[in-house]
Amino acid sequence: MTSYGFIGVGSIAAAMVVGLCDGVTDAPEVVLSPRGAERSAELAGRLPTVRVATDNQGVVDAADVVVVCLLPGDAAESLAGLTFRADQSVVSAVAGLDLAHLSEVVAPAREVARSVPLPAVASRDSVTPVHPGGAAVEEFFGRLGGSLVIQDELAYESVAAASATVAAYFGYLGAVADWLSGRGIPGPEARRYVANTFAALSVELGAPGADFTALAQAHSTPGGLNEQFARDLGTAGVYDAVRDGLDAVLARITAG
Ligand SMILES: NC(=O)C1=CN([C@@H]2O[C@H](COP(=O)(O)OP(=O)(O)OC[C@H]3O[C@@H](n4cnc5c(N)ncnc54)[C@H](OP(=O)(O)O)[C@@H]3O)[C@@H](O)[C@H]2O)C=CC1
Repeated sequence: MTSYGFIGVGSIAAAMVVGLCDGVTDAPEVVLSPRGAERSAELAGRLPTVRVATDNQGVVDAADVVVVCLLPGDAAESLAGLTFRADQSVVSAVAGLDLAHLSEVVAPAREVARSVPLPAVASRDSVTPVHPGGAAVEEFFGRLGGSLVIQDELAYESVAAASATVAAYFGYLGAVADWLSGRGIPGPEARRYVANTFAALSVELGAPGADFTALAQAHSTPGGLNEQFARDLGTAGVYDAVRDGLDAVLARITAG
């Protein structure tokens, strides 16, 4: 069975390791880099097929597929100091490290791919965008809920930009809850009400072929309050700001 080595064991690597191994009968062998010592030790302590290497080169030496979860600032430099083999593959989660540069620093690794994993990989419940695809990366994310192969690098970067909208989504919910608590609903109750409302609605997103226009229409009676609020946000330029913000994130990603 394919063995996996993780370099950089932070929050996203931990989610992937849990998805690969926790409660899985045919869990693969997993080797972790030692930095982020507490998290690596915790994972190795409770998952029988997971162990911690003595250094990053030990991870590369032990793995068929090396999964890179380093921070963007020094990922390329850290990888360039390691020796890869031609018979291994590399999957990177590092934002902004483009395929050409990544391939250069992990040469002669034969299959190299980028990915945008999200925390839901921990429950094998997330389809992960990958570029440009390949047997190793698709087998890896197949264990974590599946992959969405994107051949064009700018299209892939655009998906990465779209994944930067999560904090703003929670900010929006927070604004609604804060408005409620400013009108006399105690904060915890206001937040619980908003959380319950949107948790229940999220089920509708699980249906195949989610159509956001149709969902918006289904939740707005003509002449009603939902229709008014959505129109007011549009008039205030909120949706234009979403598009402009995404353009700015994409520009930052592609600037490297
Ligand atoms: N979090 C997410 O949801 C997502 C993250 N990503 C990408 O994944 C990467 C990691 O993100 P995230 O997990 O959030 O980051 P974290 O800050 O949680 O973890 C980074 C880890 O890398 C370790 N590290 C730093 N330098 C080295 C090194 N030279 N060798 C080995 N380990 C090292 C750190 O160890 P120490 O603590 O000892 O410094 C830390 O444990 C980023 O590039 C990010 O863009 C992509 C998609 C989603």
